[in-house]
Amino acid sequence: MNVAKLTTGLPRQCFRTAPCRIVRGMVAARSVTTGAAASSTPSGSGDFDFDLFTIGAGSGGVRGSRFAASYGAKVAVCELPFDYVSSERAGGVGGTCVLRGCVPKKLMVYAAQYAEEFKAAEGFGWTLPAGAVQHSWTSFIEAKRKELQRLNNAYKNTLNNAKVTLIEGRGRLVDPHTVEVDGRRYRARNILIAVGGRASRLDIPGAELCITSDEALELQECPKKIAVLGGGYIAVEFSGIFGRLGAEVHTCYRQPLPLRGFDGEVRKFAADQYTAAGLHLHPGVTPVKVVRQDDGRLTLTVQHGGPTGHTEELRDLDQVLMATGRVPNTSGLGLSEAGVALGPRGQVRVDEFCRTAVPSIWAVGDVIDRIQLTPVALMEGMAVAKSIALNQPSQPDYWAVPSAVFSHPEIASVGYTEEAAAEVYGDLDIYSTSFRPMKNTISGSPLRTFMKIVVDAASQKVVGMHMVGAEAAEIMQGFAVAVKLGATKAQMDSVVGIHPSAAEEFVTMRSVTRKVRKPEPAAAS
Ligand SMILES: Cc1cc2nc3c(=O)[nH]c(=O)nc-3n(C[C@H](O)[C@H](O)[C@H](O)COP(=O)(O)OP(=O)(O)OC[C@H]3O[C@@H](n4cnc5c(N)ncnc54)[C@H](O)[C@@H]3O)c2cc1C
Ligand SMILES: NC(=O)c1ccc[n+]([C@@H]2O[C@H](COP(=O)([O-])OP(=O)(O)OC[C@H]3O[C@@H](n4cnc5c(N)ncnc54)[C@H](O)[C@@H]3O)[C@@H](O)[C@H]2O)c1
Repeated sequence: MNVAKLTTGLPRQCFRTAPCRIVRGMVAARSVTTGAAASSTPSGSGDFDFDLFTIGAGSGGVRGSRFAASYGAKVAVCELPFDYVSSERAGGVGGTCVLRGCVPKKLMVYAAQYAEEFKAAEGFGWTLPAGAVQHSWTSFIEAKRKELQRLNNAYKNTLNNAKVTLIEGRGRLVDPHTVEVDGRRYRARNILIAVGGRASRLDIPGAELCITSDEALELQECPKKIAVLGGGYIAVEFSGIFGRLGAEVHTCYRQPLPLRGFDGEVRKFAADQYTAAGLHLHPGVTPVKVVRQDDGRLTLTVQHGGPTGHTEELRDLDQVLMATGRVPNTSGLGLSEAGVALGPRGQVRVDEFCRTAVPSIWAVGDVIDRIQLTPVALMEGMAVAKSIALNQPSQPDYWAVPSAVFSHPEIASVGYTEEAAAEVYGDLDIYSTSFRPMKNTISGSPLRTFMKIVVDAASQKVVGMHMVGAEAAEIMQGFAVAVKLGATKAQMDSVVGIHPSAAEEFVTMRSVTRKVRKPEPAAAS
C-alpha cells in the first residue's frame, strides 16, 4: 500500500502527491476481519518467552505493548538507557516525543510565548520596568529536565502496571522469532519494530559543527544569533522559539516558501507572518558549508538558486541548527537479514495492517515513515495490538489526521489542501478570511489570523480546514471531528458561534471566496 499516496489530512505525505479516492473506501474497511492472519505461529514450534516482543519504547512501542498486554498477551519491550540527547547507545522510555520531541519542544514554545505576552501586556496598561523581566535559560532547562525525568518514570510505571516486561538495552533481530538484547536472546511469537527515527545531517563541510533538534533542546545558553536549515516543521518551530526568546534567527530553505506540502495559501500567509514576527527568511537557498570563526562563532555559506547561483555568508552565528528531516533508525537492527523489506530511506515496508513481509514481524511509527506524528504512531500501535492479541486484523485509518505546527504564529490543518482537493474532487468552493485578532488591536502585535475551508462543490462536504493564528491547534482538534464525520458546509453553518472568539469564524464564513472549477476538456477539432 502506498500510504504516501493514499493518506490524507496531513501535509507532508498526503499533499505532495494527490491522494486518491480509494482511501475513503479503506476507511470503511477498518477493523474488518480479512484474509490476513492475525498473530503468527511458526510451523512446529510453540516455545516462546513472549507473545509480543517490542523493540523501542517510544510512542508507538509503548502504546502497542501496553494495549497488547491489556488484551491478555505476554509482552516485553526493550529500550536504550535514558539520556536527553539520543545516540546509538542512548534513548529512554517515552521515546522521541516525550524526551526530545513534542513535549520539550512545547515546553520551549510556552517559555517563548511569555516574551510575547509581556510585550502585549503594555498595550493593556501594564507597566514592566526596564530590566524587571528577565528569562533564565538555565532555570528553564533545569525545570524541563526534571519534567522529562518525571515523564520517563511515569512511562516506566505505565508499562509496569500493564505487566509489560521492560528490558534495558539495544535490541537486534536474530531471526523472525528471536530478538537479542545485549547478548541475551528472547523468543517471541510476534515482534514489533518501533524504533522511530533520528535527525539526519546534511553531508556538507562543517556539518559536525551544527546541532540538531536533540541538542537545540539541551543548549547551555540561548543563542543570540542562529541559522536554521530547512523549512519543515522543526525548522519553523525552533525559529519561532529562538526568535521570541530574543535571538536573531535566519531560516534558510530551498523552496520559495516554507512548509512544503501544506496548503499554498497557508504557506504564503505563514511566511509573511514569520517575517512580521521578526524572522529573517532566506528562501531558495542551499547550505554549502559551515566554518568555525577565530572567535569561536560560526559562518554559514548558502547558495542562491541553482549551482550557478551566487553565494552568501551568514556570519557570527552562535549555532547552526540542521532541521533537514529525520531518517528511520533501522541500521544494524538485523532487519534485512531476517527478511524484512526496507524502502529507499531505510524505512520498514509494511502492509495496511502494519505487518512486514515476514508474517511474525510488525512495524509502527516513524520507522515506517508514513506520517511522522505521535498520534499516528499511537493509532498504529493500537491497531497492531488488536491484530496480534485480539485476533482482529485492524488497519490504521489515515483519513483526516489533523496536525499542527507550533511556530509563531501557530498553524493547524485537517483534510486536504486546496491543491490536493482540486486533484481529487475537481470542483471546489473555497471560503477564506484573514483578520487582525481582537487581542492584537491593542497589544501592538502586527500578527494576523488566516482561516480557510475547502469544500467539495458537488457534495458540499468540508474536505479541508486550515488556520494560521493563535490557538490554531486547539481550535482545529474540534473541527477535525466534523471533517472526519463528513460534515457539509451547511451543517457547519448551522452551528452557533462562540463570541467573541477566533474560532467562530469557521462557522460564520458564508460567502464563497473563490470557486475552483476543473478546466473543460479541449473540444476535438
Ligand atoms: C523536535 C521534534 C518535535 C516533534 N513535535 C511533534 C509534535 O508536536 N507533535 C507530534 O505529533 N509529533 C511531533 N514529533 C514527532 C514525534 O516525536 C514522532 O512522530 C514520534 O515520537 C514517533 O514515535 P515512534 O514510536 O515511532 O518513535 P520514537 O518515539 O522515536 O521511539 C523509538 C524508540 O526506540 C528506541 N530505539 C531505537 N533503536 C532501538 C534499539 N535497537 N533497541 C531498543 N530501543 C531502540 C529509541 O531510543 C526510542 O526511544 C516531533 C519530533 C521531533 C524530533
Ligand atoms: N508539530 C508537529 O507535529 C511536529 C513537529 C516537529 C516534527 N514533526 C515531525 O517530524 C518530522 C521531521 O521534521 P523535520 O522538520 O526535520 O522534517 P520535514 O520533512 O518536515 O522538513 C525537512 C526540511 O529539510 C529540507 N531538506 C531536506 N533535505 C535537504 C537538503 N539536502 N538540503 C537542504 N534542505 C533539505 C526539506 O526541504 C524540508 O524543508 C516531520 O515530518 C513531522 O512529521 C512534527
